[in-house]
Amino acid sequence: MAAITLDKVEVAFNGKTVLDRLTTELPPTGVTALIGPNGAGKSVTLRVIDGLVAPNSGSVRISGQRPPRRAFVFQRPVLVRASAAANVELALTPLRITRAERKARARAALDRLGLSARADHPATLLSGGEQQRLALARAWAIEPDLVLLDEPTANLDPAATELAEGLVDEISRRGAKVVLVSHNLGQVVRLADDVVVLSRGRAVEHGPTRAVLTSPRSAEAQAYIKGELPWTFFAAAS
Ligand SMILES: Nc1ncnc2c1ncn2[C@@H]1O[C@H](COP(=O)(O)OP(=O)(O)OP(=O)(O)O)[C@@H](O)[C@H]1O
Repeated sequence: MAAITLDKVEVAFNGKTVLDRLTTELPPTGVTALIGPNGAGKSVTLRVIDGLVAPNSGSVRISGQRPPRRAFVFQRPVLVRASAAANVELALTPLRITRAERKARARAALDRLGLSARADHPATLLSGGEQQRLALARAWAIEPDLVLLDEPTANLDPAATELAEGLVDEISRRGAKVVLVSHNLGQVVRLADDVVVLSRGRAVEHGPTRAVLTSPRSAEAQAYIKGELPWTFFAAAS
């Protein structure tokens, strides 16, 4: 649980404005999807929320009962040169649990993502899809309050995508706030409660998923969504 408020957030790289007084308020629970064209600033927004990028101006506020335990699943997962199991166990070290509990929880997480057979395999030698699944397993294992997902299923086959979406749904149901960047609008329909549309570093629209995707008000959202979303997605999701 973590409400996120971005107020007039400006980020510029080498003099080029990437986030342009971005202002939006994300509800404390549920899944919020950030969508928009390539280069709109979605990944940078996740990095700003996580504190990896400091805004040039404006503010980011994350409220909750305690400082949120965060998990960030990047497009290209960051893994240490150790076994898959060790990568999950390492993420669990800040938690006050015993070594045996860490091991058990790591095994359960790998099992949840269908990676049991790869537990002792060097993480950096796993396939792209397996690495993404490992990053998701790690996020699930730490029982986070806030999860930032950047195209979390980009490398996954359909079966693994279904597994991953089930996991995101579970994380959200456990009470964590999830912010999801995805170009897969079917996935956005399946997972997201609300959608923020970014265009050129600004939030041009924010509302319930169905409303934003079926009747976008802004020209930018209309242009992005146009033709991408067959009605069958909603039929399948309902
Ligand atoms: N570290 C950086 N240094 C310089 N420019 C950057 C950096 N990170 C991002 N940018 C620029 O910021 C802009 C927004 O990038 P961002 O990755 O947030 O886009 P995005 O909406 O996630 O796009 P995509 O859908 O292609 O992933 C791009 O023009 C990108 O080149």
